Amino acid sequence: MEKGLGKQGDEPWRVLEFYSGIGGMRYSLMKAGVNAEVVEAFDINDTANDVYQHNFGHRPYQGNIQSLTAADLDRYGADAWLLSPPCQPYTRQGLQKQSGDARAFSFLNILELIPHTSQPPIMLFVENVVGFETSDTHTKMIEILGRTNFITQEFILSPLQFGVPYSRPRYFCLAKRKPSTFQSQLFNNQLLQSPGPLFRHTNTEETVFCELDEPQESWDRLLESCESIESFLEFKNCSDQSESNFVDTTTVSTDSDEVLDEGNEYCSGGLDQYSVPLSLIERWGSAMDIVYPDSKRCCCFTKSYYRYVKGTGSLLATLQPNNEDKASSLKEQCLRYFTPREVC
Ligand SMILES: C[S@@+](CC[C@H](N)C(=O)[O-])C[C@H]1O[C@@H](n2cnc3c(N)ncnc32)[C@H](O)[C@@H]1O
Repeated sequence: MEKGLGKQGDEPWRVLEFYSGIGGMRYSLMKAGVNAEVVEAFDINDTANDVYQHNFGHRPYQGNIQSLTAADLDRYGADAWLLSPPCQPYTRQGLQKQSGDARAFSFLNILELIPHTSQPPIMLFVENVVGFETSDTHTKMIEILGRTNFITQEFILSPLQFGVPYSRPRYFCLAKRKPSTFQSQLFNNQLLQSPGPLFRHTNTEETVFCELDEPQESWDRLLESCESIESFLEFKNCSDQSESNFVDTTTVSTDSDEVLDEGNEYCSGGLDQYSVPLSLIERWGSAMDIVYPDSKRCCCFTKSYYRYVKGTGSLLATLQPNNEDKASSLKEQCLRYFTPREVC
């Protein structure tokens, strides 16, 4: 899909969003500026569907994707399918049962329906964790797509390569059904992985990988081209909140009911709910991943962010430390969690 372009001039592409979760794919579609309409989203999880409905005013179809039939799919007359199936079968921490994991069944099932539809999709977009590309589910996916006349281009990409200070490499597969073609056919049926930033050729409007030989040079260029965390903050520092029109009422649960000390007294009001309690800093300070407004990196946020500190995502220090002792300096840094909107 090309930016701004619809199917035939101004008719929007009809899109189905499988495994819609809280709507990350739909946000990406909007951000891409493509003339497209999500005609239906599918997710089995009630809570995810609540969030999706809050975000987009539409409640996804709540059922098992595995029970969909070719006739069901034909009814939507969709041009493109977005798919982000469960990643647990392929994660390094998991059992890596791959296609033998029940959570992988629905994905292969839905792909197997393609030849049985009277109007197969023209484009597919698949997202998953790194590790998917070496799984037998991937082998089966490529086999089905080949047999159903799709050309693929596969990538491992991180938001860092798009200027977003967030390290989260993921696997992506673009597939187009012949006679449709990719604008650049250089990467057809290949998996591309590059640690460098992505640049847009001004003359061709084509996004290309930056060819850099040295890993250190790639990393330096990546940081150079990345925006700092500050650009993604709802509040630049603790005192900003008084001027903000922040209305998010998300409650934050922590394991502590300790109140903030005097040094943090100005962290009050709406943003106060995101302050990290001092008792947590005392107990878990050494395990915290701290970033600053001028940082150009951030750890991956998990669903346990706000509930646990270790390995669940970064915390923001809104004041620079003024002494060397980590535990005591952390207390002076006005630590806060990122807000849901900032995480988003
Ligand atoms: C990796 S998450 C997708 C995340 C999504 N892209 C987002 O932005 O939130 C996988 C989603 O698939 C849903 N899911 C898993 N198996 C399913 C099935 N058989 N039928 C429908 N939904 C399923 C889960 O509830 C979960 O929300």
